[in-house]
Amino acid sequence: MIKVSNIQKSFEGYEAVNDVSLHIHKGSIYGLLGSNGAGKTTLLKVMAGIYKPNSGELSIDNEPVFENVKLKKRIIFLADSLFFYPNTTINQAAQFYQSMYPAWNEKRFNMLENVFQIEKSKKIHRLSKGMQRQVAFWLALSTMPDVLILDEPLDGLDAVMRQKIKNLLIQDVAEREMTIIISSHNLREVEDLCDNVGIMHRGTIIIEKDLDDLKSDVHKIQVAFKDGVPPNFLKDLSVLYQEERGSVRLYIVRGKEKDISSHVLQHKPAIFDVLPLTLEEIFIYEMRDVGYEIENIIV
Ligand SMILES: Nc1ncnc2c1ncn2[C@@H]1O[C@H](COP(=O)(O)OP(=O)(O)OP(=O)(O)O)[C@@H](O)[C@H]1O
Repeated sequence: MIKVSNIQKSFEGYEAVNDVSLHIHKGSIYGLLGSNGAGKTTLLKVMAGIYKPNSGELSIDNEPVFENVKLKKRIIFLADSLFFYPNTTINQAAQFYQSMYPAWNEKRFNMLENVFQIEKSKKIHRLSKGMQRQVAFWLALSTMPDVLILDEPLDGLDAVMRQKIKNLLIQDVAEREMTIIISSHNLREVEDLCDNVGIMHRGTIIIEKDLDDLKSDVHKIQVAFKDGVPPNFLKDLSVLYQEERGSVRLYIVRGKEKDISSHVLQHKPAIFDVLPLTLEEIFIYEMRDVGYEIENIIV
């Protein structure tokens, strides 16, 4: 449904996004992750039709996005820094959104007042930073977008509000197949939200996968042997990282859990556990593979 093919975007000769292709399915939540300056915001702005790419193809339902007024009425982009016209109340902003977005749903706007519990007569610029972000979601979700593009969306929101908003997002995806593209540095936050992730570094996508597949491809194991690590133990294991903690070894290993377990059990370990690997750890390993690393990441 959303086609992002070989997108390239430069600023005065600097290539911020270089030949990026993404595979985003309708009704999915796609997490765009990456290092600082990787080009995520630039790519999101290209996808929202704000920037014109230098080359490549970007279309939604086979229609190009850039300068496509009709299509843009179905897309909402929530930037990392929000802008509201000064002195505008929530009610006035709602009227403006209503005039811009034909799918505006007044009933939903009124219903969401119970979720956000902010008076609609309030001037938005006088609200706190987190409350302004709530208003941005309130307005965005009332336009019933088909595509919601979110750049660091949950920054500044308290834990309860983050969960409420995540529930609302999941509800829209489940009930009416809204597609979400979300960029965030808070990997724990997006981990339970996204079904696919793409990791960007220096303008390119270094990995793109279904999150479950990504997790089933890499495992963290902890093992200990009575008489130390057997000589051939590491031979058939694809170890990405290892750490020694007393007599216990921690390994990050690429491969299927079943194969890794049967290999380890052959060597009769005194202790053997497969531990859950977080998205944050996977991210750090993938970044390490491209030379962007820190040490001692196992927690
Ligand atoms: N309008 C612009 N003019 C010139 N350079 C820009 C512009 N916007 C972005 N860049 C450059 O493009 C690169 C990618 O920036 P971008 O904001 O897309 O990264 P990002 O992945 O969102 O980073 P972060 O995670 O730090 O927010 C950076 O080197 C940035 O300086």
